[in-house]
Amino acid sequence: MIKVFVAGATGWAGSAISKGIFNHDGMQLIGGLSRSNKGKNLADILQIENATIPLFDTIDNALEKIDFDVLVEFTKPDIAKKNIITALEKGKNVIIGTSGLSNEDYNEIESIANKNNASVLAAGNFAITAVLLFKFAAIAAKYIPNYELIDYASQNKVDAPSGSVAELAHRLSAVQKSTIEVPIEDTIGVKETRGATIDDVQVHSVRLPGHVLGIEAIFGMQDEKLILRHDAGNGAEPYVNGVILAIEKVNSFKGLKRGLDTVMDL
Ligand SMILES: NC(=O)C1=CN([C@@H]2O[C@H](COP(=O)(O)OP(=O)(O)OC[C@H]3O[C@@H](n4cnc5c(N)ncnc54)[C@H](OP(=O)(O)O)[C@@H]3O)[C@@H](O)[C@H]2O)C=CC1
Ligand SMILES: O=C(O)C1=N[C@H](C(=O)O)C[C@H](O)C1
Repeated sequence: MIKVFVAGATGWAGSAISKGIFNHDGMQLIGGLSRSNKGKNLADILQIENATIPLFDTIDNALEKIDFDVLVEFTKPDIAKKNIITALEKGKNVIIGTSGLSNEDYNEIESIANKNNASVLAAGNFAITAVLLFKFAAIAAKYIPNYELIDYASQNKVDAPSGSVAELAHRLSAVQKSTIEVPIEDTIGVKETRGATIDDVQVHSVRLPGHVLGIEAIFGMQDEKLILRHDAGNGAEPYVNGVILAIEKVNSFKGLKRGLDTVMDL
């Protein structure tokens, strides 16, 4: 039985994921993190009958009272890194869904995981159609050197770029760096309209009502173009199966892996 603790268990994504874990054979939902619900029973909030799943306000308070094998992190970037490092230093494995962590953060997380003989599986997006977009885009980047990325999200999303697109930029530039014909600094007019350069890839973040989360990878060649697009709907269901797979696989390696496809047979 894998004992799982969910940071952000009452949130939009965390509540769907917590229910999925609770209902999954071979996993036990041990507890969760939510400042505003500390001391309450997560089972009551998720409308799960006949269960007691304690909620804590901080990871330190949780670790004083309960033990778990895997931390699933779906809070906010301001607290996520502390939760991850605290769990790793106790030898726990970690699944990271929270967006907003930088490559530098991941380097630090990787070295702490290695030091503690623990494992971290981070994915900017656990939805299968997004995972497939990552795979297809990596193939396209082998053959097409000119590409840019757009991330679409709701007006309330605090972090930009999305974790999905940050991870995609990182992955694609490792395949082949994107070529820019007119260097950004030579742009005549407003340079910012060319987007931000992340891992040598131009990234454009749109934040508007009516959007949940979309990813566009745009590839251009002479007289031809390829557009790969993922669009999430309103519910958090698409992330549940991906996170459950990640929990099952995280013990199969040591250190850090980024991207759910790294543990899938694609
Ligand atoms: N990788 C992926 O596939 C996906 C990633 N995400 C990412 O997951 C994260 C969460 O998104 P979403 O569910 O929409 O967010 P919500 O705002 O709906 O939920 C956030 C959760 O985290 C808790 N939380 C927030 N701050 C703290 C804190 N300082 N200490 C303890 N708990 C805290 C909240 O409870 P309280 O306020 O009571 O503390 C709540 O339970 C985001 O970074 C998002 O981008 C989302 C979906 C999929
Ligand atoms: O903030 C969100 O909601 C989401 N963020 C993730 C990201 O930043 O990539 C992905 C998820 O689809 C929803």
